[in-house]
Amino acid sequence: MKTFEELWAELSAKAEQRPEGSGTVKQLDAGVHAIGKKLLEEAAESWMAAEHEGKDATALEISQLLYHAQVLMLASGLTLDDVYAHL
Ligand SMILES: N=c1c2ncn([C@@H]3O[C@H](COP(=O)(O)OP(=O)(O)OP(=O)(O)O)[C@@H](O)[C@H]3O)c2ncn1[C@@H]1O[C@H](COP(=O)(O)O)[C@@H](O)[C@H]1O
Repeated sequence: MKTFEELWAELSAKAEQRPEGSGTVKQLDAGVHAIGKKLLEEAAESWMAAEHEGKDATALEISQLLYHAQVLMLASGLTLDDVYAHL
């Protein structure tokens, strides 16, 4: 189990070190347009899971939504504080 902040630290390190085999590096190389599409896809899957698939499936889809939101933040050059400033 990891927190939002722990995932952010992990993904930031991946973006900097670019380890081989990292899906995050692959996503970042695909660019903002492709990442945005994944984010929308996970948002739709979260919505459908919440309506039809129960709590476990919804939690899984929302975890993927949060992951892709963080990848989009990295691709956009944002920090956690940039986003937290609006909460
Ligand atoms: N939390 C996640 C995470 N959530 C979602 N995803 C990605 O998002 C996809 C979403 O799953 P779907 O079932 O919708 O995917 P799919 O359509 O079958 O897959 P694609 O063909 O679109 O990749 C997964 O296949 C992963 O590629 C994630 N990829 C990585 N992480 C975590 O990020 C960290 C770094 O990962 P790497 O960069 O791969 O080392 C690790 O701690 C991982 O656990």
